[in-house]
Amino acid sequence: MRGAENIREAAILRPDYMGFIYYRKSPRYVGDNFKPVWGPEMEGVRKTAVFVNEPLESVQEIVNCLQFEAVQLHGEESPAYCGELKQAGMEVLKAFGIAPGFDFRQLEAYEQVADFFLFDAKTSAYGGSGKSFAWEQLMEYTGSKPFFLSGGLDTDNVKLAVDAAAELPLYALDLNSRFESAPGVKNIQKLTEAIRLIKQP
Ligand SMILES: O=C(O)c1ccccc1NCC(=O)[C@H](O)[C@H](O)COP(=O)(O)O
Repeated sequence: MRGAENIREAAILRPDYMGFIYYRKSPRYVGDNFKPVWGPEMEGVRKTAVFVNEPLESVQEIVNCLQFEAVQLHGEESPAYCGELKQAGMEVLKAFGIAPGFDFRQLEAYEQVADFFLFDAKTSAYGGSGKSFAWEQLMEYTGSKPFFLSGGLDTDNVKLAVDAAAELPLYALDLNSRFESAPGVKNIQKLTEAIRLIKQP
């Protein structure tokens, strides 16, 4: 998200989190002069800054400056790096790119320093690929920490995604590129439809 009106319209749908991309190589990068004035509709929506291997000092500066409540880390950030941010009071969402052969045992080192895990399809772009990973691999996750599921989610598969994780601690679905009319611009109608689908029994 980056446009003020688009942010406002999306917030009215009451997502639990809203993400802002601070990765320069992404077509969704918020830009160097992103200075949103958070409106009342953002109350209760956790403002989340998304980073890829960003220096810690820069993360801290951005978070403090724009009052982000959570950070979503999509690079090779170490447990110690995550721990620093958690210690500083941020909610930490540590993302992992899942590909065939992914070893879920590596998550153990992040148990104490991440509030949530996020499982995404592994790509060289680190995120926002519009691609899904093989959700059967989720069965190899035996941890209890709740996770966000992401990667290629769309209106035609959100329900399937929820079903695929039925016995697992799925906490949230992360909707991104397939809900855009252009990079960084969310299609509000499509988001509305996805939320309806997710909430229907
Ligand atoms: O969206 C991006 O461009 C992006 C780039 C680099 C790191 C993370 C990025 N997005 C953060 C996300 O969590 C996405 O929602 C996730 O990668 C899924 O994206 P998509 O497959 O487009 O639904």
